[in-house]
Amino acid sequence: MTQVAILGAGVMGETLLSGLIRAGRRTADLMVGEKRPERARELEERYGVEVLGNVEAARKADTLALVVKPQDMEDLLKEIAPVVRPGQLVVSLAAGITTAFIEAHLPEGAAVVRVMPNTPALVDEGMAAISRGSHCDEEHLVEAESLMASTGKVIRVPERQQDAVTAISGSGPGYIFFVVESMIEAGVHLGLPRATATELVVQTVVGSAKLLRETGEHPTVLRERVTSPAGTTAAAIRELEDHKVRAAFLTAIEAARDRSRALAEGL
Ligand SMILES: NC(=O)C1=CN([C@@H]2O[C@H](COP(=O)(O)OP(=O)(O)OC[C@H]3O[C@@H](n4cnc5c(N)ncnc54)[C@H](OP(=O)(O)O)[C@@H]3O)[C@@H](O)[C@H]2O)C=CC1
Ligand SMILES: O=C(O)[C@@H]1CCC=N1
Repeated sequence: MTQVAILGAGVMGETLLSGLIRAGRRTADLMVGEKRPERARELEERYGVEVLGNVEAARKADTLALVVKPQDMEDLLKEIAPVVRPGQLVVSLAAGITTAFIEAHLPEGAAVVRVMPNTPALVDEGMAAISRGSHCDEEHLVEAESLMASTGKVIRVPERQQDAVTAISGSGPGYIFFVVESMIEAGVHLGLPRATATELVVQTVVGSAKLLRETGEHPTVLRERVTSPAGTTAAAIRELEDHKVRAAFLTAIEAARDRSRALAEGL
């Protein structure tokens, strides 16, 4: 079985690690690169995986998953470059960082794949988009796909679309949670107990998501079905339009796309 090293085990690295274990990968085939001793102990105790230094992990593993912050990527690449082998699969989950940047810091021939995952991977409902670097063959892409498929859905996209993908599905859960928070607060404002408001909103979001996925209907059609003539939904949506919520989503998502591009410049 392929040996996978996860370098950078914060929120997303741990999400990937736990997903691979749930998907049946043996802990003997997984390792983590971590510099903080107390975090290393925590991961060893929680998952029973081997926690090593980055260089040792990169030397031992067949596949490397780079899950550090974009700002830490250059230092990590410089650290592992001496032991990375031509043909070794290097999968980066970092926002903004291009395959060209990674390739430029690693020995010629490293098979780099750029991935944009998201946090619902923690419950195996992740959405990941993958793009090939210049030394990747189909086998590398299939291996990267299988890595990410352990925590949800995977699609292939051209790398030029990755900043937009990051803005939509990478950051997307954050927007949904923001909407959920806002609806709960509104319920509390209307006099509902917080626990009741939370249960109503969470089930409404889960149910709406399931309706979207299972019917395959366009969201406009589903929204129209909720919107009775001269009814309550129409009154609320008029307010959302008056407050330019649709335009706000557009500019917010453009800002996320631009921030992803800026991360590539080291900003
Ligand atoms: N969170 C999310 O929803 C998503 C995140 N991503 C991407 O995943 C990456 C990680 O993000 P996230 O998990 O949120 O961030 P975190 O800060 O939670 O995790 C980054 C981890 O990397 C560790 N780290 C830093 N430098 C090194 C190094 N040289 N070697 C080993 N470990 C190191 C950090 O340790 P320490 O804290 O000790 O510095 C930390 O544990 C980012 O590039 C981000 O763009 C992509 C999609 C979604
Ligand atoms: O906010 C971020 O930069 C990371 C990338 C996508 C989601 N979280």
